[in-house]
Amino acid sequence: MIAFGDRLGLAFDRFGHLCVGIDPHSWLLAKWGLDDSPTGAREFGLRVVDAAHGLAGIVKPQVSFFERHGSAGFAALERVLAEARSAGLVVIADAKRGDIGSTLDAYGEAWLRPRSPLEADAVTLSPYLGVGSLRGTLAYAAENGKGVFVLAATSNPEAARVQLARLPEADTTVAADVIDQLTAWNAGQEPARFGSAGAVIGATIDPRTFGIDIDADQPHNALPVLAPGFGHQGADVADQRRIFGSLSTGLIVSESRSILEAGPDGLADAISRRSEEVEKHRG
Ligand SMILES: O=C(O)c1cc(=O)[nH]c(=O)n1[C@@H]1O[C@H](COP(=O)(O)O)[C@@H](O)[C@H]1O
Repeated sequence: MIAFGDRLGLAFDRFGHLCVGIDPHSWLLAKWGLDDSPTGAREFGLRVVDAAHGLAGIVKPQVSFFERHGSAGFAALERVLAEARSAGLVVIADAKRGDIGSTLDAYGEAWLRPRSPLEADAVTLSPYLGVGSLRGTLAYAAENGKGVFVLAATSNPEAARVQLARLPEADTTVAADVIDQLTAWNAGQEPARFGSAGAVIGATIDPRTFGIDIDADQPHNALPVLAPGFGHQGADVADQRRIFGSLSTGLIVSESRSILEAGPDGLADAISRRSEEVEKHRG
């Protein structure tokens, strides 16, 4: 079994650091000439997978846009996940799950169990019931060659109030503490190019303001960083090094609307141009 962090590294080597979001907003479905229905969401997802295949290494379906259609939406998502995985893409299910440990474990199985109907390569998790509540799922992911991305400093401005809060017992913020705990967890695992536990850090924020160390060396089991906020939310890929410093090593540059609004006919071109631009600014 190949470790998630090694698989991610291969995707970076072959296709670069761009991740194409699969976010079938209703206005995008209309723009693409698709119905706002489970079938529309499925067609949208499959077309993105088709366009990304061979041009990008990573896709991130946003679960909410499928979940809003109920069971038929989940059936559509199952198909998109399966096609993306069989196209060899690294698939991050953006489900942002968080719960007490015993029930979070079941979410872990839903998204990460081999041959589960919703099997992805990684899932996004929320740590606000305590990073400790994620430990069972972190271990489960690593055992199965899967990854997780834990929200640390998110791209939305209203998150700062909680994520910038300082811990009473240590001179650090909630966001930096999440990252420290993930880094420590990765360090205790079998060596791989990247750890299986990654962090979500929005490109719209300055990690230094959150006390996040962007100068530390990233030897092995480096921290993978899922970075949304580029494109539509305003961050510029030309600034990726300045924003993320040494964390750029494992940076996943995630964009959804800025690519998807190219429409089905312009999609492959948009992915290809965006990917070139991301690589040009990696330095
Ligand atoms: O976990 C995420 O992917 C995520 C975290 C975050 O801090 N901010 C954020 O925008 N996202 C997701 O990333 C995508 C951003 O979409 P665009 O703004 O259209 O590129 C959406 O699916 C968001 O749910």
